Amino acid sequence: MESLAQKFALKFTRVNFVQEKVANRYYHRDNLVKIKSPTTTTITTLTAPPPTRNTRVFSPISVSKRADGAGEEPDLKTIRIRDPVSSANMASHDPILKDDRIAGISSAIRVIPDFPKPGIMFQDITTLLLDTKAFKDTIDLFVERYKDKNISVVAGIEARGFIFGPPIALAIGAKFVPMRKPKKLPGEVISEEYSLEYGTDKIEMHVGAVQAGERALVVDDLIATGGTLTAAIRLLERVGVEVVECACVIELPELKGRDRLGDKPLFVLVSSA
Ligand SMILES: O=P(O)(O)OC[C@H]1O[C@H](OP(=O)(O)OP(=O)(O)O)[C@H](O)[C@@H]1O
Ligand SMILES: Nc1ncnc2[nH]cnc12
Repeated sequence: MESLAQKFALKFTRVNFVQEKVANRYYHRDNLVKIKSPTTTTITTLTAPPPTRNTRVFSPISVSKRADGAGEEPDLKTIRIRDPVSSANMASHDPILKDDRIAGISSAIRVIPDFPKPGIMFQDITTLLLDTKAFKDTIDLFVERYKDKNISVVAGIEARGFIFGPPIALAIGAKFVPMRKPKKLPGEVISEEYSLEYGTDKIEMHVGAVQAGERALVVDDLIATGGTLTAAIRLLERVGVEVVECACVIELPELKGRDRLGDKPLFVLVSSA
């Protein structure tokens, strides 16, 4: 029988463990990184209090405004506390830095504080998908960059890499190869494990989906610590594929995922710094 004190101790240990584990996968202001000045945060309020774990706001907060006023939501009050264009960590000297489509893309990404756990600033790309111009601009910017690079494989990482990868692949004439979480692919797979702060995770790819000597682009929505992209690169390189570059819509630069990629080029449209 546990004493009252033991029950308390156990409860708090469990709470801490969950928070630490989640912090490893998400941008957690308390555990991983202190957000001194959240310049990339958009907070949405209806008449209700700011979103919490149990009161998530699903409405789009900042679709690009159109001349006819479409896309505006009169009931929705938006407090924007970020510079919509922050691309300090994008490929330096790149002409895309000056591309006026970036601002629309950045402002179409909703940031939800405290999801899925308190302290996490969740970068929600579903609002970008609702904004037809911003979504198309996102795909176009990647396609413009990769169309003449002789890339035959676009590898997309589950789950959100499956949204951006296929339209890029189709437009540049490459095949799309899904890199999935364990036990999802039905055929023979090769796997790559990568370490988390607590434990490990894994991604898998079908054997035979790619051939040695092919040139690949790895696509995901976001780079945080870089663990996922690093595993994807290793998986492809193990079978002799050349990974030309990694492409993400969003980078959380304070988590230094870019450093973890070493010399492998990373191209991002929006930096959260
Ligand atoms: O750079 P990292 O620290 O590895 O984190 C980035 C990964 O985390 C998110 O996916 P998540 O693991 O939440 O999976 P999901 O897309 O299936 O929700 C994101 O879509 C990236 O794949
Ligand atoms: N802050 C974040 N928002 C969305 N996806 C993430 N994956 C890791 N950190 C994330």
